[in-house]
Amino acid sequence: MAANGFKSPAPVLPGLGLHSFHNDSPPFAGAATSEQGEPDHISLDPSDQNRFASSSHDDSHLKPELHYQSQHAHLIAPFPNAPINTAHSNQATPTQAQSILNPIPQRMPTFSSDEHLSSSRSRRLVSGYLFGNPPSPVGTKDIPADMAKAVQALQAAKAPAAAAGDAARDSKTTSPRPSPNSEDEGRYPLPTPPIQDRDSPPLSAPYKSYSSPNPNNALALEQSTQALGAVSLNDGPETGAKLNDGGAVMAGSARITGTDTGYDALEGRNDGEADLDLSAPQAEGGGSGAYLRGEAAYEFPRHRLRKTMRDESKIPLVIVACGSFSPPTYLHLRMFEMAKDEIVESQTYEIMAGYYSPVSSYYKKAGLAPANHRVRMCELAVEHTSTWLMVDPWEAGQSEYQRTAVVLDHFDDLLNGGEDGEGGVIMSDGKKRRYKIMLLAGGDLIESFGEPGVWSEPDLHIILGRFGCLIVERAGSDVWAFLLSHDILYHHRRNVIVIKQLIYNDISSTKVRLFVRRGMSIKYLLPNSVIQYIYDNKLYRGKIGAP
Ligand SMILES: Nc1ncnc2c1ncn2[C@@H]1O[C@H](COP(=O)(O)OP(=O)(O)OP(=O)(O)O)[C@@H](O)[C@H]1O
Ligand SMILES: NC(=O)c1ccc[n+]([C@@H]2O[C@H](COP(=O)(O)O)[C@@H](O)[C@H]2O)c1
Repeated sequence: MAANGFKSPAPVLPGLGLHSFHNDSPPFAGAATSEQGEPDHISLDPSDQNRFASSSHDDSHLKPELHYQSQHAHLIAPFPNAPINTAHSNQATPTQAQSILNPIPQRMPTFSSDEHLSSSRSRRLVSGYLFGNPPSPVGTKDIPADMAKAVQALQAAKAPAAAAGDAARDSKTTSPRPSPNSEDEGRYPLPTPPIQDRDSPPLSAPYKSYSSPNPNNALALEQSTQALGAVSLNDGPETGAKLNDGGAVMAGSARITGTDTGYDALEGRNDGEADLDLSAPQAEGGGSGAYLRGEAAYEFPRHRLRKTMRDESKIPLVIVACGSFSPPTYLHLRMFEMAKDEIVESQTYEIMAGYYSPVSSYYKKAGLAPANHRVRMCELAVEHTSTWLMVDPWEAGQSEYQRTAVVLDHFDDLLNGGEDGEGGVIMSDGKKRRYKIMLLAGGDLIESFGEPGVWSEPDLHIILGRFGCLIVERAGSDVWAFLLSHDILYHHRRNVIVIKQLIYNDISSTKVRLFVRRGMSIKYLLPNSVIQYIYDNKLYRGKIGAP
């Protein structure tokens, strides 16, 4: 079998030997192509894992562990109580197993190779970080006129008194943006309506309380917000109810309710997101709730997935974060943005989307709220604040725990598979190119790779070799030392990108849960929409460790 599961063995990149990293770079910076490939016979199928263990492949340094894994693969589970699903879920088993065992299954489209692209690109993925990166082009173009109008109406209603005084300043700060000529296009955002002056009240503050000289402003605001389905405005029960009607069209996303949920304006939980982004594309249909209740079929979220590339000389990349997200915090959101900066800087990949995949309730971890709540909280966290992040409820909705390798394989199927899948990215010449999928994880999660009985070695080869890892440094874990010491990580080091946290953020879900339990403020640690959801659903109030 080919080293990377689908393609021919990855070539050794010229100049990328063990000691050939850029002088400024720590080890392991590299394009996402493993120089050594993987051992043969890596598979998600347990019988194939056995074959892998007994294979004659000359990976003698790995063999003792592999032998151990072959005998104990069926026991490998992250926690003693977590049932391990040795193959796929009901829906996925036959096709996904096939996709691993057969390098190019019939239903898969053929793809042009990405390997050659890597060789011409900067490999300073880690320390080559330049301050002042141009912002990512994602989501900066084509703002519909009605949205632009809505934002302007919002502005007018929000700070009417300040409007005149601020006009001169606004025009100064917004006008000198570079014009979108061909060179700049995609590097700078096209002029967008100013969302909000930083000194203004929050977007969702009750607008009636700011004396608006023109009541039509407020009316226009409400109408346009309803048209957009935005739900961040709230003026107590009456307005909240109206706005929620609008929000309901978006993935069942109504998020703010009335006073019966303990809303207290002084506590400010209903404040809107400071970073509300009205241009964020929204999902249509019933959302994940119906699927998780077993009332609707699973649908892969695609509303923010880019299907074509801006720069076809790059490798199309989808980033997937697996985890508990109980609850999701600003750290979990920042992880993606940190990864984005690193990727933009590397110039090797083009980000096509980012996904959260909350683990199911079968993952026996203290403090894990039920899966439907965690999925919804993740959706709320990204719904109006991001233009490129989505939440995939598939893993959360499975009736058994799904290993991370299986989850990534699910993404591969949906993004690159030919039937229900996207079939890859459509290039301008009509050909398809595979989406590369990488796991985004914190340093602590990566260090758990070394804990006996938590990850199977074949799975690690799949995760690190066939996919790849973006590792966000975490305070308290020495990622570099671990990378050096871990055989499989080292083996696949060119498929691993370590992301330095330039502003350390160590917001912890565990502490957030404790704060809730102790009645302490969690504001500014996670999006207000998520805070509101936690209170509305009375999450994390039980004894420590309970949801
Ligand atoms: N402070 C942090 N720095 C870097 N990565 C982090 C940090 N906190 C969480 N992560 C990463 O976020 C992902 C999802 O985390 P997850 O919700 O499973 O755990 P957690 O945030 O540590 O929560 P808990 O406190 O409940 O254990 C994991 O990959 C984890 O490593
Ligand atoms: N064997 C495995 O696939 C394996 C082991 C441990 C954790 N995980 C995943 O890591 C993520 C985060 O786990 P923790 O919250 O325990 O750090 C979860 O999505 C979990 O499923 C996977």
